[in-house]
Amino acid sequence: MEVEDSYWTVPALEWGRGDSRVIRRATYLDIVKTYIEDVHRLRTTGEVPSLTIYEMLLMIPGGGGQRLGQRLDRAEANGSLAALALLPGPWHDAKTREDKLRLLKLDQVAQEEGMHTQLYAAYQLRYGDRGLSSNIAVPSVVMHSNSTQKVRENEKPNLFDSANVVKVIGRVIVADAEDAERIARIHVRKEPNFGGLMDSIISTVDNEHWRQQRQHLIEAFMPLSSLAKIMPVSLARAKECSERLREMAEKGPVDMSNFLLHEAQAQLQLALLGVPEEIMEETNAGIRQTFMLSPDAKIGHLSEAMKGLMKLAREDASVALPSDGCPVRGPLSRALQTGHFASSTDYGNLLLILFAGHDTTGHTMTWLLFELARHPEIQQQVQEEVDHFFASLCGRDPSYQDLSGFDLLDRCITETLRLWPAVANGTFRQLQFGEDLKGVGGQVQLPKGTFVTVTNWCRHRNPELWGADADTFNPWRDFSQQELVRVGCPMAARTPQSARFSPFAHNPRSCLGKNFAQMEMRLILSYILGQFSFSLAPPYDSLKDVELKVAETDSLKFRGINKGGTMGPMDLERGGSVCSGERFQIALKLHVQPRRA
Ligand code: HEM
Repeated sequence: MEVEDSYWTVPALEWGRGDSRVIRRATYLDIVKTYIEDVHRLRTTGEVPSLTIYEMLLMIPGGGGQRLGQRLDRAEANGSLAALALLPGPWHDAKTREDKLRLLKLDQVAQEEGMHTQLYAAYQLRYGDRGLSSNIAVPSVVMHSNSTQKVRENEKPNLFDSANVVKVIGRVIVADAEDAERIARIHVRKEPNFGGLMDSIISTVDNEHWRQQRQHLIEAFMPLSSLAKIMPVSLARAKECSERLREMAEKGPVDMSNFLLHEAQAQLQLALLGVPEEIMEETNAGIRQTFMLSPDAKIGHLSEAMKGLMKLAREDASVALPSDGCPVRGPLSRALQTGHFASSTDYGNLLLILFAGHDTTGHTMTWLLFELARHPEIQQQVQEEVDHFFASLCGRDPSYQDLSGFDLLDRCITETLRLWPAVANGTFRQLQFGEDLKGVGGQVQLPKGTFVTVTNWCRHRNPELWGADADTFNPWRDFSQQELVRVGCPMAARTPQSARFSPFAHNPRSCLGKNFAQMEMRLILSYILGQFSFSLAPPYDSLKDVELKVAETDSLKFRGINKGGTMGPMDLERGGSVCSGERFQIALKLHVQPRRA
């Protein structure tokens, strides 16, 4: 039954708002079949798939709408909803089966729209007894996959392990700061919901397999031995990008989201992967559009890029890690060459890096410019700091260690990571053993196997943890030394984290790429803020003085759109209709004015 079910992860065709993407069931089955067979071939022969999960989602948006009733019945029968009874949440108001189905559909639409993080904050305020500190439970429609299991040597993977199976679960949103930190640190096992990334470092549900990958890949991200060595490539690109921006600004307002996502993808490919510039330029936009599920995306762009980049990573003899004893070049490609992991692991890691390595950083820089455009007085102070930074170099290029010379820029980046956490979801875990956490009127015990989400959104904007101005951009707030994000100085490479703050998730399963992100953000931002001033262009100027609140669920009032795992600014000009909700686009148009001749 489970196997047959995997073929029927049918999108929500019958009750959706739009019908432009309705596809025939037979076509749908063909697409899913191709994907499953491709992944199976990757796992057994190493052949790179002709279709990525993102392209599959472009063709068959939505998921799980049909047979939702059966899925609900099955979940109720097998105990997957147990957590919903233990903690406050909307389930307690659902008296009838219809009420329950309505809640599940609401969750699906919110996920499609990228509005679920705000919905959960609204649930906390409505049902919890401790505001945004309340741990709650929500019913959720998820896609789980066995492809997140490690492929073991001499084991023949099952064809259907590659399928994404739609399920209904009770999900616990862990928002109490102490509970969040403890659970993220101890329960390292992931929820199997990143099936498209196979058994990569971020998605594997096998803790030992995760540890081995982490131990191997980390060399590419070592601050002094690797990142400082590839910084000249990053620096050259940061200089080039400010010239590119100058040309674009001459033609009118610039979509800085698109610009910065492009630059983050460029940094990643050129510096970390050692990809030649012409290949980077050729693949950059197509890769990003597909990840964004943009209407401009073309089927084949991402999968073709993956084929080319996998080949480069496997065969390029010029890439090197610090331990090779020669000049470091494209260290992450070299790490993929030398890991001797299964093909699905390498493929998953490359796909993950192309995604997580650019849009997190691109969105963070975009949100920072958005806030600086809303606060011109802070922008001017950052620019003065940048001017001082370059003046102190007396004409030479900055070194990695020089990047420790910022203070306000560090604070602005930290505050942006708090207010607009690119990974607003935080981290998805599955409890490895029974765990006590705060419920209404005392502790409750969650059983082993419960799916928990340690979200960043509600903790980062909780007034109990940050004060009454939690929804406001204030780079001078009282960050602790453990929270402030720095680069290039002793201790800077540690993960910025506390019980209330975890933009890169908590150790030990925290972001692997944080130090690269810190370096590239300082380079790009210092060059562009040194040369240009930014202000909101229409229609974004309507947001100048608007208070953007944590639990605003009206998508027509501008919010961050949390699509595909990361949160960017909603495109106010383009929408997009999908079967089970609006698939919003991401954009931010700013006026870009040169500061100096
Ligand atoms: C501002 C930028 C970034 C932010 C806010 C960020 C945030 C995060 C977060 C919250 C996680 C945990 C996700 C989860 O548990 O599901 C994570 C994991 C990860 N990130 Fe980042 N990230 C950023 C940049 C990068 C970059 C530039 C790279 C690579 C070039 C990268 C590579 C990774 C990897 C490989 C993991 C998985 C680590 C593991 O499971 O051990 N990230 N990141």
